[in-house]
Amino acid sequence: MTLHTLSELIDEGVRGRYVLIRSDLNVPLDGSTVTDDGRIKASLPGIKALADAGAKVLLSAHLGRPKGAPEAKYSLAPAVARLAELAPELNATLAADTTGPGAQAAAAALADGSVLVLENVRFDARETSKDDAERAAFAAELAALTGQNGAYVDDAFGAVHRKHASVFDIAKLLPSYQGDLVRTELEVLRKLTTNTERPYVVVLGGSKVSDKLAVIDNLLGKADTILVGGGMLFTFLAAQGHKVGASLLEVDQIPVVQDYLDRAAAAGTTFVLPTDVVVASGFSADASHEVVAADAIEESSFGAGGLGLDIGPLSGAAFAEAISQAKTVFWNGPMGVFEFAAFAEGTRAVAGALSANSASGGFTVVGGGDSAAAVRTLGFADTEFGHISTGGGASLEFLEGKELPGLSALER
Ligand SMILES: Nc1ncnc2c1ncn2[C@@H]1O[C@H](COP(=O)(O)OP(=O)(O)O)[C@@H](O)[C@H]1O
Ligand SMILES: O=C(OP(=O)(O)O)[C@H](O)COP(=O)(O)O
Repeated sequence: MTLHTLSELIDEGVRGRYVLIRSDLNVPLDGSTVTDDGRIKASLPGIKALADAGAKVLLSAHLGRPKGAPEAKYSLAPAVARLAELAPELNATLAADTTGPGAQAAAAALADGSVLVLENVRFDARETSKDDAERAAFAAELAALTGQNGAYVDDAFGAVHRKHASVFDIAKLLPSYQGDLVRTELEVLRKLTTNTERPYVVVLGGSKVSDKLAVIDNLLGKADTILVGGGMLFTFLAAQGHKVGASLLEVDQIPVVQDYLDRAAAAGTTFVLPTDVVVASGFSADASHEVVAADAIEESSFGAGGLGLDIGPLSGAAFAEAISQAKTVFWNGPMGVFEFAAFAEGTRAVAGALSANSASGGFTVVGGGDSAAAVRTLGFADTEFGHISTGGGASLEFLEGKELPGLSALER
């Protein structure tokens, strides 16, 4: 099986040809403002390389998790506006729809060296359908936009773990190539799977709890220590028999977590859970909040209505101490709702500890759209970390050793 690269495609000649690139433009927004443009900047070299070579570039991407129909708040418009600011020479415009008449007309009128961004692929329910035929039909509509001599480039590292039409099925329909972002991300992440220097500490948080809990199975025995914060921690506390008030909880995952906790010691992995939590009266920037013991969440003044929005200061310090002992650290998922200043301290403590670890020679990787946004928002520079990956779930599934649909689809 061979995997073809972007440079091979450019060498073959793309002038006047339609090339469909799948990028990860799933950026955090505040209204219509992009709050972290890291994924856009990371996608630009591939887009520019094709445009410079004279391709008519069609860009497909998702934003958020709309329910399979257009929804204004999930439009790619803010991402396209930022792309146009960063690279005005690309003449990037947004199509009115994804594969419908708007996209068809705009694609037909596209000049060589210009970029047309198709509207959010998840506005069509077939993109994420479990039904192979539905996804294939949507992929065929995407492929049709590229005319007779089109090509497909997968540069969306953050989405390579998704068996979606624009990531997986499309590669069966067009000559397909791997983008340089995907290639370089994999090169760095491979350092975490071969001859990993130990102690190896993994820090997990964020809100995509069930998605990311599954990968822990494979980290047992590989990671020396797993630090659990963010929205994920409440399922762990519940698995230990504690009440978690109105915090993010995935009840059906409790037995899964209980199984991990039971197997960890024998596998040689230590879980470190927060001992204190910042509990809030509601999910807002100005909510009242208090620090309570992690096993006494419902004893805060907010009772059973309180929700944990950050790890507490003792836990932040304990996590930082564990990180300081590591030679290798992988971190995905903010420790709290860092978007609100009152709940950003746990994430700041972990980011600071990774930065210090890097400075003293450790290898640190931060992965994930929101984790990357968090470290930048909190004032850390990209250069303070060994690597900032554009993919959180994608990195985790790669570390798990799972076959990634977006990669296997490119083999031909
Ligand atoms: N305790 C919590 N309760 C609810 N949401 C949380 C909590 N801790 C962190 N989060 C949220 O998790 C989100 C990021 O999760 P996720 O998408 O899994 O991370 P990443 O994009 O880095 O992979 C952030 O928007 C943050 O506000
Ligand atoms: O933000 C993303 O992943 P991440 O939060 O794991 O970094 C990717 O764009 C994938 O999005 P998805 O998890 O909705 O498929």
